[in-house]
Amino acid sequence: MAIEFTKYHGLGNDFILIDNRSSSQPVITPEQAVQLCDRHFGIGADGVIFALPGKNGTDYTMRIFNSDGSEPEMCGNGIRCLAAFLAELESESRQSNQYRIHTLAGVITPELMTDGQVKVDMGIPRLLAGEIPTSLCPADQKVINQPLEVAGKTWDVTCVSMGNPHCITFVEDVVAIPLDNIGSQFEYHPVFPQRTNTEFIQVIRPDYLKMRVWERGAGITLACGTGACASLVAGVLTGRCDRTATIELPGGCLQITWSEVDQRIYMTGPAKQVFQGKYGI
Ligand SMILES: N[C@@H](CCC[C@H](N)C(=O)O)C(=O)O
Repeated sequence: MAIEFTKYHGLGNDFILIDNRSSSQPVITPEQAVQLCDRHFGIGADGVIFALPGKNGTDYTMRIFNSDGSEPEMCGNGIRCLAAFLAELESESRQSNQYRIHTLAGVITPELMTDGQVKVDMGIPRLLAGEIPTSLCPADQKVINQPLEVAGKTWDVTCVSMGNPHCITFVEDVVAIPLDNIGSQFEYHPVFPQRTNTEFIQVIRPDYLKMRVWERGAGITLACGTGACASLVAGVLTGRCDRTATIELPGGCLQITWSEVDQRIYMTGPAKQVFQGKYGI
């Protein structure tokens, strides 16, 4: 069997996009997704994203497998890539610049802007320990500046769910963090029953943060959209940053706003097509 795919990236966070509009189940298994994501023996990507038919009145459904085959609830850079992919698939028949996408994190709305960027209504962040989930605090409490022992050190962490779990810690120098040694110790820490994504943030100015990320199910990536949103929320909750900020990641910058009006998060960034192909499974 040969799978047709299109490769996209959002700031170097790269994905294999599959047109799955004729079926409500992904056309490949999580094990096959691991094979496709392999950078030596496959196509190479941080994840595989499926464009499925919409549910409950939405235009489409997004499902995603991480490069380890696990299925996350949401992907910020991925949903911008999905919006660009859908626009390409629909081409002439496209009626709107906005899509309502059903995800495991709820309905998410990306909008294609005239300058080529994609702006996404990422919804309302969830802050209670039970929603992350984490056992760091009682289920009905927010997890703000809580001590967490990892790799022989105590880190002050703040946890935010953007549908998927994030553990954020603020550091003096983000470049000095030995991410490849400690990232997986955060991901698999017993206080996170569904594992976690982890963001290390250096505040350059209240409206400019520098971030490095270890992603659940993918390891070090060049960018993480949900992680950038969660980090801005953590910065606001801990009094470190403004409600609108640029987040600089190794792959480039995202603009994030946590609206005071509707409490929703808005993320703006690029989505670029790289190549198309067929992969024999
Ligand atoms: N890179 C993504 C997040 C993808 C999912 C994540 N690895 C998880 O398991 O939660 C983004 O841009 O948000």
